[in-house]
Formats: sequence, C-alpha cells, structure tokens
Amino acid sequence: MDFSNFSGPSEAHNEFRSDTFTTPTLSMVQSLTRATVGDSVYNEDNSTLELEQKMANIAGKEAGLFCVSGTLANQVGVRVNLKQPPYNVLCDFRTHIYVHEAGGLATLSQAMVQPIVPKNGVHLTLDDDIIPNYIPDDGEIHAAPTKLICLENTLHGMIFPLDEIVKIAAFCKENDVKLHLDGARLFNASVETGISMKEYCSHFDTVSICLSKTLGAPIGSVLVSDAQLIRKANHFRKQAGGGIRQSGILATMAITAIDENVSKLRATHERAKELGKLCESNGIVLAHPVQTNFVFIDFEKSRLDGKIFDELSKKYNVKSYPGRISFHYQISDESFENIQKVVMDCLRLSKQQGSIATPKSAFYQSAKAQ
Ligand SMILES: Cc1ncc(COP(=O)(O)O)c(C=O)c1O
Ligand SMILES: C[C@@H](O)[C@H](N)C(=O)O
Repeated sequence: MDFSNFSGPSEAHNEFRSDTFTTPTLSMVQSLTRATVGDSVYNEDNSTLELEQKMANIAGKEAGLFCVSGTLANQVGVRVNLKQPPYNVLCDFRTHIYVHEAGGLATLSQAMVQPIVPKNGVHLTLDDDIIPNYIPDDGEIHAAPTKLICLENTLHGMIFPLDEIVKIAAFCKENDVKLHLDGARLFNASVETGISMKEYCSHFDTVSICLSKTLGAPIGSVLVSDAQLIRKANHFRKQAGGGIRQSGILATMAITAIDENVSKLRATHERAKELGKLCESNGIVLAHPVQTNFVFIDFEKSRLDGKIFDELSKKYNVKSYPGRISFHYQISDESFENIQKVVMDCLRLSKQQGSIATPKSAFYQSAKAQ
C-alpha cells in the first residue's frame, strides 16, 4: 500500500473543538494488515475479541464489549444495570449521558433521571449531592426509586476524586444501587493522577471507555464489567443495532491507539494548563479548573465577546468553541501558539469594544449553569 500521501493526524492539527476530531495515524492504518475478518456478532472476530479482552484486562474486569460509540457503550451500560421500572438514575447535570445522548436514558432505559447540580460546582459528593437526592426502594409508591448512579471521569476535563468515588460506591453497595462510570476520558484521569485504570474501575459495576477521542482511534469504545453483565449487555447492543460484522479492522486500529497514545496524554494536559495559566494571569475567568485536556472560559465574567473569538479563530486558522477549548496529541505547535493569540486578542478587542456577545454553544451553557 502506498501511504506517501497519507495525511492522517495533520488533519486535526488545529482542531480545538473536541478530541473527537483526532484522526487515524499511519500506524493505525498499517495495523489493518493484521486485522481478522470474522463476524463479531457471533464473537468470531479475533481482533475484536483481542481488543475487548485487552481493555477488560486494563480495567481489571472479566470482560469487555466493543461498541461503535461512547454513546452506545453508555446507554447499554446503563440499561444492563437496570431491571424493573420504575427506577431513577442520579447523575451530575453536566454529564454527557444526560446532556448529549439524545434522551437515551428515558427512551432506551425508561429511566427517570435526576440531574444534580453539585454543591461544590466541581463534582458530586455523597453527603451534599447523592444522599439528598437518593430515593430508597422502600415500597413508597409515589416516586421512582434510585437504582443507578452515573458518574463521569473526567467531566469537562475535571478529575473525579477517588476518595469520593469510594464513598459513593460503598453507599451503592449498602443500598442495592448500581454504579456506572462514563469513562470516555478515564485514561486522561489515570495518566494525570497516577491512579491505575484498575483502581478506578474496581469501584464500578460497568465502565464505558472511549478509544476514539483522546487516544485517536477512528471508531470505538469498550464497555467493561463482569462476564455475566457483558453477556446481557451484548443483547442490548444487538437490540440497538450495535452488533457489527467484520469489526476487526476497527479493533486493530483501536489496539494501536491504546498501545501508542496513552503516553502522549500528559503533554496535552500540560498545554491545556499552560493556556489556563495564560488566561488567569490576564484576568480571564475559567469556568472550571484545568486538570486535564479542556479549558473552559467564562466569557461573561471575563467580559469576552464570542463573535470576536470566532472571527479571530478564522484569522489564526484554528477551530474552537468559544467556551471550551479542547486539547489532544495531534495539535501542532503552530496551532497551540495561534489559540493563545486568539484568546489574548479576544481579550484586548473585547475590552476595546466594551459590549460582549455571549457564546451560544451547548458546552458553554452547560458549563455555565451552576
Ligand atoms: C464524556 C463523554 N462521554 C461519552 C461520549 C460519547 O461518545 P461518542 O461521541 O463516541 O458517542 C462523549 C463524546 O465525545 C463524551 O465526551
Ligand atoms: C459533543 C460531545 O458528544 C462530544 N463528546 C464532545 O465532547 O465533543
């Protein structure tokens, strides 16, 4: 195969909208020569089975299930934990599973969702947020009892503290409540804290882990859990149309992404933190602390104009949402310089202009609503 014109990661060199824009690398494409072509609906594709077991081993779980998206992995992960409606799911009001998965909790799982605004503005806590919203399954027939709690790590790039996870997990066990983790960017949390994926995952019944974002695989997430739950999850995946055939080509690229790119995550965090420091040293207010690969700017408190930001993004050839700037390992040095120029010029020109236009992007609004 002639790859001389393969552009790969350079396609995402200036992409700050999301780490979902990462593109396959040459080594991922070259891995296709190793891909098997079995029918994975019948569990006969060895490359897919290899990826599922690899991810399960990393997570310290018995089994894994390849899903074509993080949304599918989350929705199947929720459904498999829930048995007989009525039931209630507790989550942070900003979680992807609630904000960005098209109401799947209500339609696919028939769940009543209780979105919670964490009192500390950063993450849920057992005492301040979970317990006040928990509905016991005590025979009282007016409410839907809490049967699942969904956490997200990282959430808007913020790391969920392990000590709080441990407390929430213990509460769940004592009260027959299941615990799911949207671990789309769990590798980022693990790399940043030094806490192993196994340790994080050990506290959850199910964990969905994305390979198509910060790690750069073109497609794929893996839901990990015990073997019995994964067998049932496979049923719900099939029902949702997620049983795919020769997924080996996707699996080898995802395996390559794990093998080659986990080590690149910390550098993306350092760049995000550097931009965060530049913002704060110039009086720009951040909506969240920068702990991994996202910078969330509070445009109103910073008196920044979203339109000026967008115009400057074009001028400096970068793609970004005003309220959320996302980092990943394919961003070029030049683009990193340019995004800093966008932010600093936006500050200067917004001051000159006086009035500001608030950004309208969903991320911006969800980050702001506290
Ligand atoms: C935290 C989180 N969970 C889940 C998803 C869903 O992943 P996908 O876009 O592959 O459905 C995303 C999207 O990027 C996400 O940011
Ligand atoms: C848009 C959303 O689905 C995606 N997960 C992102 O963070 O960009």
